[in-house]
Amino acid sequence: MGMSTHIGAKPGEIAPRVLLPGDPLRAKWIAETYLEDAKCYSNVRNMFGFTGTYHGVSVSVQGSGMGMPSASIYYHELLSDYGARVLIRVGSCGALTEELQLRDVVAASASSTDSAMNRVRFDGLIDYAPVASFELLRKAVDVAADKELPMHVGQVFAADAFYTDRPDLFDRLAAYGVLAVEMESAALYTLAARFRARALTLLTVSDHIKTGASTSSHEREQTFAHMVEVALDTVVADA
Ligand SMILES: O=P(O)(O)O[C@H]1O[C@H](CO)[C@@H](O)[C@H]1O
Ligand SMILES: O=c1cc[nH]c(=O)[nH]1
Repeated sequence: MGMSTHIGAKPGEIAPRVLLPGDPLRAKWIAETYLEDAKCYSNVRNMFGFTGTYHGVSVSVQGSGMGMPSASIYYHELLSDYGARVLIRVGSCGALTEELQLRDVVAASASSTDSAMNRVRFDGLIDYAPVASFELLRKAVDVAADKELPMHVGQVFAADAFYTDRPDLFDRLAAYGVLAVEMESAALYTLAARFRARALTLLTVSDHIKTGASTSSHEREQTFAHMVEVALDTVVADA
């Protein structure tokens, strides 16, 4: 284990438990707001990663970029080169159903995708079902209940394109029970399974596809406290 191609950490500088926002500045905000003794272990490509402690538990927070090609690079290197065992994505998402409101928290039990990455992986022969770690999901649900924080649990859609020519497919997905759209969860669940690690995706609704309501880029970087606290308390519950 050692420096990897896209993460500049030395062996042992990354904790086995990692929070994963897409936005590297959200990683910095999480580290500065929540972690004790936070140290930046990588600024390669400005995709910041930090390690510190939360309630005495060692935890890292690593930016992963937008979309599955970028995020898969960070997930893969964390799993293969740094021994990450628990990966919790903390992302933003667009709500596909009126059941969700802006700033609601979603735990993704499963992730459908239009990405070709798993089609290539399985020779186009199998529609692999990327799912959350049941153990982590159960812990996150318990943590949210303890905090009396409402959390929606259900399927999400991991899209390749943020700007889509097929908004009609969002309605089709919603009709089949999919709550929200984001861009990384399917790759996270697939790679965690491949490396026999555990993963969960927590999301905060930053946009509402149905109503057009949305949060600012500043809010996407520096708010979402409820989701981050559920993620960190899940890490502690799992330690
Ligand atoms: O806020 P993050 O974690 O980046 O997540 C969502 O936001 C980005 C698109 O704006 C995509 O990465 C999507 O998955
Ligand atoms: O992928 C995403 C993330 C936030 N909002 C969206 O509409 N899509």
